[in-house]
Amino acid sequence: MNAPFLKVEGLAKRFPGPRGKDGLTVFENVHFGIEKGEFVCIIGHSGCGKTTILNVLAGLDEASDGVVIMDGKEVRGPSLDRGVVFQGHALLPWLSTLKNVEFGVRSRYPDWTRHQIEAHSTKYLEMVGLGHALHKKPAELSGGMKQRVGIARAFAIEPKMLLLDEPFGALDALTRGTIQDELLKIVLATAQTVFMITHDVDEAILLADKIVLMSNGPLARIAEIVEVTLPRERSRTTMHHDPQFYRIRNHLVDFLVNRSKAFAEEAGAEGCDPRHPPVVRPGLAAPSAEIVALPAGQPAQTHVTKASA
Ligand SMILES: Nc1ncnc2c1ncn2[C@@H]1O[C@H](COP(=O)(O)OP(=O)(O)OP(=O)(O)O)[C@@H](O)[C@H]1O
Repeated sequence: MNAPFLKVEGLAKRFPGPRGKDGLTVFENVHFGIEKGEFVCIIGHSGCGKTTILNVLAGLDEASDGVVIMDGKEVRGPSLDRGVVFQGHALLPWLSTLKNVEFGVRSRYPDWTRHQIEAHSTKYLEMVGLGHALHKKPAELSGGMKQRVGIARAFAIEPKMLLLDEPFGALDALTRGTIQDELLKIVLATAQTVFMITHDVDEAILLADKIVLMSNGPLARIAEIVEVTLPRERSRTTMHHDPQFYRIRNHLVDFLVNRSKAFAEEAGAEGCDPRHPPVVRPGLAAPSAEIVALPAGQPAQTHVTKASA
């Protein structure tokens, strides 16, 4: 089988303890893959190491063990091949909305003419509903608008991989919903490969092709990979009419509430191989040849297949 576009192998993060005391192993034995054009969300309780993993993928942090291979090359530092959007919007306050986006586009495409850079940047700002605010400065924008500029800037750079660290965490529910819709549209239009951290189960189901579930830290690892088996064209306003939405949602909530803490013992008991975290499709039958295990406490309807990481 071909290697995935992004391959994470045996990642671990350890912090030494003070003066010979035991250190902290935040996570270890983390393996997963992301295919080109896939949208992958990662969910897990606070402190399990999601941001650390995202920073390692971005090349902004170093793992204690393991490697990240993207498009056949090891990730060893930051690069324009990987765009990152954090919760805070990090815009240059003295530049307009348009100039903020153009700044990134110019670094990515230094040979482009001024006109090309402006047209490209405008296109992405229009995709996030900011066509009317091209010449406003960040101080004149609401928090949601600023975050949209950050998203437009990240997509406009057309990185090989986009990394989003809870980009909507600081927004009110209404604004968050609107921007989720815009993100959904822009992802469908661009087929951008995305890795995103979220604490919001509904947001993950709306946006993701796959959801990586992490067990609690310390010694966190990947417990499962949940396939979001809803049609790719989803809508926030109609998704909840589909019974499959609730099967996936219940599975995720059950993991977070009941299973994430006990996973380490369960995984040991089931003999799960961390190189191949179970792939589950809540509510759907898997091809019988692929069924390998049903971890304890899992809803009976959920079938588990072997990951191709
Ligand atoms: N320099 C450090 N020294 C010791 N421990 C650290 C250091 N930096 C981070 N940690 C620990 O690493 C763990 C993982 O942090 P990380 O921010 O990656 O978790 P997270 O899953 O993203 O959490 P959250 O959901 O709250 O953002 C935390 O327990 C944190 O306390």
